[in-house]
Amino acid sequence: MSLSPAGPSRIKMEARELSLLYGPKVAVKSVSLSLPEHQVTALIGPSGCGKSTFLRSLNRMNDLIPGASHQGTVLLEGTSIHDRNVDVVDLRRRVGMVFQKSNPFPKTIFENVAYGLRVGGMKDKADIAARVERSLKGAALWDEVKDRLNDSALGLSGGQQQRLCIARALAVEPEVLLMDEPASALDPIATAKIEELIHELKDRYTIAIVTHNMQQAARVSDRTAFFYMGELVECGPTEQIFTNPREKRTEDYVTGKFG
Ligand SMILES: Nc1ncnc2c1ncn2[C@@H]1O[C@H](COP(=O)(O)OP(=O)(O)OP(=O)(O)O)[C@@H](O)[C@H]1O
Repeated sequence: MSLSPAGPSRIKMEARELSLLYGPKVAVKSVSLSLPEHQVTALIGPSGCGKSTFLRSLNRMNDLIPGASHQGTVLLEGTSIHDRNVDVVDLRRRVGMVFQKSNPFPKTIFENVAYGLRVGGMKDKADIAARVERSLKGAALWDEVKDRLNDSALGLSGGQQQRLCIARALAVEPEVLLMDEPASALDPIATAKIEELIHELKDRYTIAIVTHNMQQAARVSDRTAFFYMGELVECGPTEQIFTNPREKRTEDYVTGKFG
């Protein structure tokens, strides 16, 4: 279990009675869930229970899916992310995302990280280089790639590619990081590196992670939210969810009775 306090903390993001639909189909039903600042919140639950749908709604990635809609509210620092004044590009800069399958661009390692900075309007070469270095250090990749920044990112190992994608997400200085099964395609050593990294990142970022791996949720998170058939069954300090859940369904899931 994470050693950081899971006690009262400032709320960074909050869903209030959030329902998410694909056409008429309700994938997430009236979920209220907070992400405390500088904590890792793990979203667990069986396949199809709505974890990824919920995660993607936090930076409005679901907007890109035809027919997807929402009811209810998502607040970032107390402001609705659906507010008319909210610029979605800026929202996605503040709330970054890392996917299950690493998806580097077929460009150099340097360019993968610099890309978002250039798109965001940064022009000064020294500024870009400094930010690329900082991001690669933040993603615990710098030492492995500092001598090959101009090599193709596609030559990196799977674990390195995933850390590169984390560096890319960090480059634009987000406040929240959403991670959708970031280690599920990786071997145990690369997975351990990502978990260690998550632990380091929470000092600076607020993190929500979807994982199928219960041990991983127990290792990396401060709080755990258990989803079942589109509903949030319960959320609490990770240790409590794993050792003393309130709901029978949670107990059955975390003890492996179904999954
Ligand atoms: N693009 C989509 N269009 C229509 N239905 C979708 C879409 N994406 C997901 N769904 C449906 O919404 C429900 C929730 O899916 P979601 O992917 O959020 O679950 P999940 O808990 O993340 O599952 P998994 O762990 O298998 O990734 C499922 O019934 C799924 O079939």
